[in-house]
Amino acid sequence: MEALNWTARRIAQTPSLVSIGCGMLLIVWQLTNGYVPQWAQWLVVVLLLFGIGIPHGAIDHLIDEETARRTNRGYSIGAFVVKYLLTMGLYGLLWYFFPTASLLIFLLISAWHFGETDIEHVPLTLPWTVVRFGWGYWVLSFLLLTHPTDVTPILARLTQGSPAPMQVWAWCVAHTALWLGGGLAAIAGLFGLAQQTRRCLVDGRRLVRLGCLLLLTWPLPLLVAFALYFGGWHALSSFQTIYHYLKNRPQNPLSARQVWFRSLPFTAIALLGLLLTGSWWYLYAQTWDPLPLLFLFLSLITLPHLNVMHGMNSRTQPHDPTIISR
Ligand SMILES: CC1=C(/C=C/C(C)=C/C=C/C(C)=C/C=O)C(C)(C)CCC1
Repeated sequence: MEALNWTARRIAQTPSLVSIGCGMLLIVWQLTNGYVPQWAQWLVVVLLLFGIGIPHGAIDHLIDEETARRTNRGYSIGAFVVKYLLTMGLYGLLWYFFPTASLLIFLLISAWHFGETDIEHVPLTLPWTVVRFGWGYWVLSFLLLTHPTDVTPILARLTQGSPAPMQVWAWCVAHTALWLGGGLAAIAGLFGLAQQTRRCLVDGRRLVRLGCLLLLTWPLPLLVAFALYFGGWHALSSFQTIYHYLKNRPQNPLSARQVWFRSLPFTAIALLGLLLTGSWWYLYAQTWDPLPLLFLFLSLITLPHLNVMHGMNSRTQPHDPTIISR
């Protein structure tokens, strides 16, 4: 009983351990069986993407409300939703007319967003900003370059067969070792430089957990690998930050469970939107090609989400006691 309580406490403190356990289980399954059955892959993807990944963006209205309170700005849920949908709509149009530029924007904003979440509680100075961005770019490159055969057809569909992005992608694949090895060395160098300008304690154990999770994604199929990082790391970690941001709000402070429950209405609306667009796409294009649609959908919800999260993240840095100015 004591051991069970200890495990429950440990998981509540560090939920990403479950993602690491899940990754290990999938790899053992793959090694013993030769592959992970499709149904198990979809189960992991649905649980991680739709149980954690999408919900972490579906509470943006609460985060924005809290940011508005902290900055003495007015807030209206109607205006928030209109702005959110308008941003998604405009970005959707951009995808239609300029797919390659839109993909580039998606990669850049994702790199920033992943880096900002992974390297948290650092000073808002230029060297640390470069480290965060570089790290986000490296993580994304790692996920893509370790799954080139899965990624290539999705990229070709997203960029509508445009040759230039496919040539750049082929070059990156041909130089994977240089890109990932050199990139990691460059980030380590930048990290040292950033430490010189403004010393800061970074949670080493957290980075080790992240490293383990990333290594586990390597041999797994792309969608499972992405779901493990996106749902099982990025969204979990964001949920923790969001919970701390919301728990002290004067009106109706929220527990971790309440925060998740509050995400369900907008998660359901997002899912419905995805299903409707998917059916329309199926009828119109007469092909069942869910992966480009899924990533397109993710890109549309990422753009307004990034803005809200940035508003929160830039308000959760300064109180950190580990930051020591030089
Ligand atoms: C994995 C993957 C891609 C990139 C996905 C990205 C960049 C997702 C970012 C999601 C974010 C930032 C969500 C916000 O919370 C591509 C290039 C579409 C190709 C297919 C595989």
